[in-house]
Amino acid sequence: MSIAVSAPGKVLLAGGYLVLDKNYSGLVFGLSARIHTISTISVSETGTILVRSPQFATATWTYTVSSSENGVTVEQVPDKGSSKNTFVETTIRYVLSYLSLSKIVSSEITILADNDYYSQPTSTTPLRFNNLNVPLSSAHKTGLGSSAALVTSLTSCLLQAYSPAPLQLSGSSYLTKIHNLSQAAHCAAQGKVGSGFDVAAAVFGSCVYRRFSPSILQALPEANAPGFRQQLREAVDKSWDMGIEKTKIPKGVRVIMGDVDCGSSTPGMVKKVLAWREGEKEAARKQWDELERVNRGLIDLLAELSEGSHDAVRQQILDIRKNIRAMGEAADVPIEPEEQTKLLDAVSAGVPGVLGGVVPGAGGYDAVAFIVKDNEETVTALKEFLAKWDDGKVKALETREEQEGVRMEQTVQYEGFGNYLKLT
Ligand SMILES: Nc1ncnc2c1ncn2[C@@H]1O[C@H](COP(=O)(O)OP(=O)(O)O)[C@@H](O)[C@H]1O
Ligand SMILES: C[C@@](O)(CCOP(=O)(O)OP(=O)(O)O)CC(=O)O
Repeated sequence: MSIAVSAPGKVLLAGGYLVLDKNYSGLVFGLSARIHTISTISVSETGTILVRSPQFATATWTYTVSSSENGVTVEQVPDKGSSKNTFVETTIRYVLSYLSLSKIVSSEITILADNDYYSQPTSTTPLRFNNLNVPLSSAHKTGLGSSAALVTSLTSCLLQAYSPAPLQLSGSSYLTKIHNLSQAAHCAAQGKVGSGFDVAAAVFGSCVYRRFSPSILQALPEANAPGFRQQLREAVDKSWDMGIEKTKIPKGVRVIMGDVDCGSSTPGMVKKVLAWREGEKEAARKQWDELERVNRGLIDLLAELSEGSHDAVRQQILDIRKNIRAMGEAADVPIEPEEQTKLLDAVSAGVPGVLGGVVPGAGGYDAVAFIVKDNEETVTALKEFLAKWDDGKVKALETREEQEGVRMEQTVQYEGFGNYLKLT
């Protein structure tokens, strides 16, 4: 039986940096751009998992999997052309180790990413899952959180396919399990414990997020080291100290993401902001508390949004931006760089129907996100404005915010995508 699951991308609209500390919150929207994984289990063979990402060149990874005392051993079969895919490999290792299976049947897994995750050539109208014909490492990412969506989607798909008993994806305790296991695999693959807001959005969809204590994952042994299987199971099955308040996307407005053809390094920026916070404790505390206050103000305004409160939202976004710039100046990090300030101001003043815009997540030169009235004229006007700005360096993406997190999908919709996809 083929099983398909999808998980959404993210945008951290408010709470960048603050969300790294569990005393502060992040407003994260799940996006309609999803990463889909489709698995087909073999009826007779054991020990091999073949993963393909057919939108990319040489994106095939074959793994030999076998059960061992401390967890499931996953080894990539060398194949000319294919590089490593740490996120895929780690997820397989974590999920199968968690399940503690003695016999592991073979399976084939296909990954399909919605087009908004990567810059698309403008010359042709893309297919639903466009083929980019370049290796994954050369594709230009738009910053929607591909690894978190992929790990969450693949974790759920493997759990569904390999669990001895049928599972209810919609049940809250099962979602929590998917969350904990996806966070564990994602943190291991990226080699650090971040705030995890991206995985939380991929699992639960749009929410106000408060992080879990990093010690939950830092205490885990290395994969397949003594005690790994047992301690992974205990960590995933216990209750985590995180906070998820589901947010209702307000009627009448939507999010539009702008991909900026330029990049910033998130880890470098995080390091500098945290070093400033450590060095100037009192000033930083005041600044973070003020940012938290204005961020919570926006969360409350969006929760009760009506036509009459649009002006209040505009003002609140300006307050947030003012504080983000102050934090950037104090830490000497271009969180809202001057170029982005100009763009956000120009759009807010020049496109009717735009309530405001921010630099999402860690900020920098990567992306902008706008809150706009949800109508055709506004969207068209914004796209036209961006097309004329700075030689078209900023591209409006098609994706919008979406409430729902990880979900099961009907397999028929993928027929014809990925030459190899055999659905049963
Ligand atoms: N469509 C895909 N197919 C296969 N692997 C993917 C895909 N998208 C993302 N990944 C995995 O996620 C990694 C990218 O993660 P990362 O650099 O953290 O980017 P992001 O900020 O988008 O999460 C890739 O190297 C690969 O391991
Ligand atoms: C600084 C942060 O709080 C937010 C970063 O958000 P982004 O959305 O910018 O993340 P990347 O996709 O990894 O670049 C770090 C964190 O929360 O882990």
